[in-house]
Amino acid sequence: MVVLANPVLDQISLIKSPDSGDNLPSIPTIDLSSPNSPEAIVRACKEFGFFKITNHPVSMDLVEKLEAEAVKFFALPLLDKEKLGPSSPFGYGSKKIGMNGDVGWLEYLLLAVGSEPFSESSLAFLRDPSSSSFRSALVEYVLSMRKLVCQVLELMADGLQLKQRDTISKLLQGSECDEIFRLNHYPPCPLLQGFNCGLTGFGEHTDPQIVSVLRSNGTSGLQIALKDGRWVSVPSDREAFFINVGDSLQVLTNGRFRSVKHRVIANSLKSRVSMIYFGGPPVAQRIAPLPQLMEEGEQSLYKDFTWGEYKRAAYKSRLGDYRLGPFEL
Ligand SMILES: C=C1C[C@]23C[C@@]1(O)CC[C@H]2[C@@]12CC[C@H](O)[C@@](C)(C(=O)O1)[C@H]2[C@@H]3C(=O)O
Ligand SMILES: O=C(O)CCC(=O)C(=O)O
Ligand SMILES: [Fe+2]
Repeated sequence: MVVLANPVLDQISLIKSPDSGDNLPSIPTIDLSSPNSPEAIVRACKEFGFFKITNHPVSMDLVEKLEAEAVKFFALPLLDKEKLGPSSPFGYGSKKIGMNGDVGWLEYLLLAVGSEPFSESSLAFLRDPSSSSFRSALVEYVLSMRKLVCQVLELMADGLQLKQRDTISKLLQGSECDEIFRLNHYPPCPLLQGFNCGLTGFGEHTDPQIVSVLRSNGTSGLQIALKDGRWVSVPSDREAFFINVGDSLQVLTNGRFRSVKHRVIANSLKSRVSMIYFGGPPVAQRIAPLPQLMEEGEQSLYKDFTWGEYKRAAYKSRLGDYRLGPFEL
């Protein structure tokens, strides 16, 4: 990793372009309407911790409506966006990620969802009548993410041969769930043209929650790490959703599924806009291997903890830290 001697790019690090795609596996794609999807989901979660879903029921009009609102929001003058206050962690943020010194080439809006999505938002602008179309798109989108996650987690339970289809999905239902929604905007960085490297948009990390559902515009940049440490670029697909296995799902499956390390490299010419729904359980929920999955004599790989305890520890960590480490036995 190198740092460009340019004040605009301050401390954001550069990442050497990964080797060519030869011999790299392609991203698993799950057709939600296929009868084989349960087994395919389980295979993808074990091998990659990541998969793309197609043939989903989410309306593309809704997705595009929210994308247009996000683009409109990010096009506001910086001073107007900064008036929303520093993200701590919720609100508008630029370059700073989290509260422990991480930086990236992006700006974002990070929102706590709440049981009536965004109704108790601490962000005054979302309650303002002038934001009503943005807010209604956000509400509708999050409701459709809840349904999609439920469908995917039920198929996952089928694939794991769990008797009750809602064993995992029920952890993300109910008013106490800890859902987060994030809009990220990675502006183009023309200074990088001609270099054989990319600027870190969002540094490598795993998501702490159970699952995250990501959708982006047509600009690529997302990469995932394979088990052997090689990085693979994820081709963008405006019509698809991408599911990340989070740390909590790794624990629920006693390490059968892996939480996927991922990062975003900023593009030199095109801006990337992504929207991500993070599904976390209620703070009091115990995160421990599902007894139905454990084989005879199998021991938990992890200490006992609640989502609230894990989240508190996660938010004290740096982005790239191995957050599950202190919770392993
Ligand atoms: C550096 C950090 C940003 C983050 C909180 C943390 O301390 C470590 C986890 C980060 C992460 C990654 C996934 C999501 O984008 C996020 C909202 C989350 O729940 O954990 C971010 C946090 C953030 O941006 O505040
Ligand atoms: O913006 C993206 O495409 C991914 C961002 C991400 O991984 C995150 O916000 O946790
Ligand atoms: Fe992430």
